[in-house]
This record gives sequence, structure tokens and C-alpha cells, in this order.
Amino acid sequence: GATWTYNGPEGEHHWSKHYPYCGGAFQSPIDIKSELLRFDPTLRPIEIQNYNLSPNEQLTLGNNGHSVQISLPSKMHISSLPHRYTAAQLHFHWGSSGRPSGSEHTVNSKQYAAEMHVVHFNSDKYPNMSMAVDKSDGLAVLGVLIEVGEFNPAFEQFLRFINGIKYIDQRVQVPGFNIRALLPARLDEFYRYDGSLTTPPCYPSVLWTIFRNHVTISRKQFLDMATALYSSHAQESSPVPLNENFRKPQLVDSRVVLVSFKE
Ligand SMILES: NS(=O)(=O)c1c(F)c(F)c(S(=O)(=O)CCO)c(N[C@H]2CCc3ccccc32)c1F
Ligand SMILES: [Zn+2]
Repeated sequence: GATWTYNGPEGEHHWSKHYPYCGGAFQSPIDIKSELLRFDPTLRPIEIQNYNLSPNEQLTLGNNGHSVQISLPSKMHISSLPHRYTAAQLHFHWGSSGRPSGSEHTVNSKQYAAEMHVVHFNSDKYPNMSMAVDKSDGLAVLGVLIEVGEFNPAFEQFLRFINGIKYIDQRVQVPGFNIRALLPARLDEFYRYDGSLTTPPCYPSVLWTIFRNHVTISRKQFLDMATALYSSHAQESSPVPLNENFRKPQLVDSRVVLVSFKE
């Protein structure tokens, strides 16, 4: 489709010209405000299967011009939702070296340094991501808020290769590792709401699960992610840094945010 960016004439306020859903309802991300929350005792802890990948498996780490993404094998899935949701890819949103706040979801207006999304599709009903991406029950995304703090060895498993994908469409193979280690300790404490892709085409097709607890990466790890990548091609004379790749919080309207925990 048309090129879209996070700033400038193709920025988020213009997305709806080519992607009408971006101007529609049920959009993501949102600001998760305390007054919106409703405790739901029926929310089950997230249960994941086959996230612990062997180093003998190869994962594709790529720069798609909008984010850094890792393709995931289809044996990885979420087993605690009404349908099986099979993993497709994970990617990140971040700020910049000058502005270490780049999460998409915010909590009571607090923006975190970055955010990870593990994208899954409903494989009970749809054969692949492309068939699921525009269906109301098509996708389930796990969101992890990221703060700058302690060094995170799990992130190093892919960050150490990031200089191999500096430019758009570059890809490298990296050894598999335990993707569970990228998630917070508690998978039973989370926010849950109905929303959308946070990039064009912004389909309202995502069951969002944002974990209550953040994870940390070191300042150097954050800078590696926030300063290594470009959305331009390798040979281009004027490289375009890939950073600040987050959409602003959207209108919640009459949506309720469910929470799996009481204070
Ligand atoms: N924040 S988010 O979770 O809404 C989200 C993104 F923010 C994002 F950047 C991407 S992308 O594929 O890296 C680039 C634009 O699609 C996807 N990719 C999804 C959307 C469409 C598609 C098709 C096949 C595989 C993955 C995706 C995404 F679901
Ligand atoms: Zn995302």
C-alpha cells in the first residue's frame, strides 16, 4: 500500500486518507486510565505454548521500515483464549535517544520507554495472518511495557544482531531463544480490551492483552534499539532514522478496559 510514516505529511493524522479504518472506532493504542478499569474475575492467566525455542532453530530478524520484527514459528501459540491464537511475529515501538519514551499504550498518562508486541492470529478460524488480520476475532496481541533499568539478557539474544538490519528490508537469521524470557514474570496480571492494529490499515481486529508489570532493558540496550535502525535503503544518500515509531493514544469512547487483578 501507500507509504505511511509516524511524522510529517504521511504521519498518523493523515493515515485515514488511504486507510479509512485508521479514522474509525475501536482504535489502539489507548491511555489505560484507572477510572476506565473493571475487574473481571473470569479473566484467565495467559498460557503460552512452545515459546522456549531451541538455539538450533533459526528466527528471521528484520527491519520492515516501521519496526524491528522477529518472525515466530507457528508451534508457538496462546492456549488460554476462547480460540487458539498462533504466533506470527513480534516487534517493538520506541522513542529516540533524546526522548526515551516511546511506548504506544500509556498507563494513567505515563508513557514507557518502549513497548513490545507479540502478534498472534486465530488459527482455529483462519489459515494465516493475512486472512485473519481484518476479522473482528482475527488477532490477539500481547503487549509488554519496557522501562530503562537493569540489563536484560533475553533482549541481548536479538539486539546483538541489530547492526545487520540497519536498513529497510534487511534480514538476518538469529538462533532461537526463550521468547518467554521477554515477557514479565506474571502472566496473570494484565489489562484487556478490544482494539486495533496500531499501524495502517488499523483494522479493529485485535484482542489486546497488556501486562500490568513492565520489563527493563539497560540504557545501552535502549540506545542500541533506538539509534541503530533506518527506514531508508542502505545506498540512500540521506538516511532516515527509524525511531519515535509509536502511535498516540486513541479515543476510548464507550469501551471498557478489563483488568485481571485487584489492587
Ligand atoms: N502494533 S501492531 O501489533 O498493530 C503492528 C505493528 F505496529 C506493526 F508495525 C506491524 S508490521 O508488520 O511490523 C508493519 C506494519 O504492518 C504489525 N504487523 C501485522 C499487521 C499486518 C500483518 C500481516 C502479517 C504479519 C504481521 C502483521 C502489527 F500488527
Ligand atoms: Zn505494535
